[in-house]
Amino acid sequence: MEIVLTNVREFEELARQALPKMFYDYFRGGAEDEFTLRENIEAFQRIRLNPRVLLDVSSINMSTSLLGFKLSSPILVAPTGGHKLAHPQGEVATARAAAACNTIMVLSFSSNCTIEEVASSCNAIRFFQLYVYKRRDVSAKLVQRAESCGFKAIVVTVDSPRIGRREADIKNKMVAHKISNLEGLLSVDANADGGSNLEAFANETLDPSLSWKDIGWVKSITKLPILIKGILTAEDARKAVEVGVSGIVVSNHGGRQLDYVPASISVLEEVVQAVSGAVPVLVDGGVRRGTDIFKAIALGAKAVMVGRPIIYGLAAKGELGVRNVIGMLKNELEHTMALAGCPSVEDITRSHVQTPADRLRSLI
Ligand SMILES: Cc1cc2nc3c(=O)[nH]c(=O)nc-3n(C[C@H](O)[C@H](O)[C@H](O)COP(=O)(O)O)c2cc1C
Ligand SMILES: CCCCCCC(=O)C(=O)O
Repeated sequence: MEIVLTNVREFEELARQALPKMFYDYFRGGAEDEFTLRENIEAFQRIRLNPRVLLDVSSINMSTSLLGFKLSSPILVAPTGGHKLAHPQGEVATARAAAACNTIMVLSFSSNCTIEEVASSCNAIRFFQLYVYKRRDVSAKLVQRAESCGFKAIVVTVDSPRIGRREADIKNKMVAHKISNLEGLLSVDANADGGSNLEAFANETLDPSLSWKDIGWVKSITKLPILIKGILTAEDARKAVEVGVSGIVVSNHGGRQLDYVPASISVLEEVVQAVSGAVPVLVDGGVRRGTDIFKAIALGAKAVMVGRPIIYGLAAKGELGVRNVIGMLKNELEHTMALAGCPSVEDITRSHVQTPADRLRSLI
């Protein structure tokens, strides 16, 4: 009997069944106690909605724009490495699905398909995620390749001076999967002594000396706009604006880096207030429902990015699975907007949500 899937969470079990344990654990896992991994989901669940009624919702428009690019909905594909561990077509299948859904895909620096393969696979707006390596020439080369392949922005990930301690990967001795973009540029022999080879590889290559002045270096190697991914405080958000980024992604890397940091959705509003509209603010971490997207927009996000559900869709059904995941989230958002009385994304306001802090204030 065919299983009827009704929400994106259900793809996780299909992915678990389809994948070797080592790879499923890598995709699912978070750092150490996985507090932040759980908190990303639970913090969304603590936010309530305040619907408004009698506001003609016969037509719902989810479209929005980011850095001047038009999107069919405020949903982007987050950068996640290693898509060939999920499906033989890897990032090419994900990119085709994102293109079919008129969604921007942020291609991970750690992809298994090359920048060129992804660029030639379909016609879509794409951003490129950058890790700054100790070998700056290698990072610069990848940015130049992305720029010449028509990628539209660079997303610099700044929460990873070293990789988080993912204990499942340590137990499984996670392999250092092939990062195709590095072929001919870098070969690293990073065999962990009994632990995660991916962690050993990352710690060998990532530049832990990266600092604010280096955003200037990234700007100097490209004409593309720069977004900074991995901001969790108002202080850092202000600094990001000062150094001239074009956008901020509030993110804790899906709970995979420093454990016990707050859920991204819990700090979104303070970041939005700190930048006072100077640049668009995106958020990721724990987005699993259309209502989550609605909540993020109400708290000031321009758009959300989605990580694991995309990989689970890919593992379960390839390109079709990714289309299904994005499609389900879009349908749920459309439905939420109708029931909340918001015919367009611009109609979603702060007054449509009630956070735990709001409830506390109303008691005082
Ligand atoms: C398997 C996996 C690989 C990831 N790889 C990257 C990466 O290469 N670069 C990056 O900036 N973030 C990476 N991330 C973090 C995501 O971009 C995103 O911040 C996170 O997945 C959002 O949380 P969610 O999975 O709950 O949606 C990865 C996340 C996962 C789950
Ligand atoms: C530099 C290689 C590290 C790949 C790690 C990918 C990633 O960010 C993850 O969360 O996993």
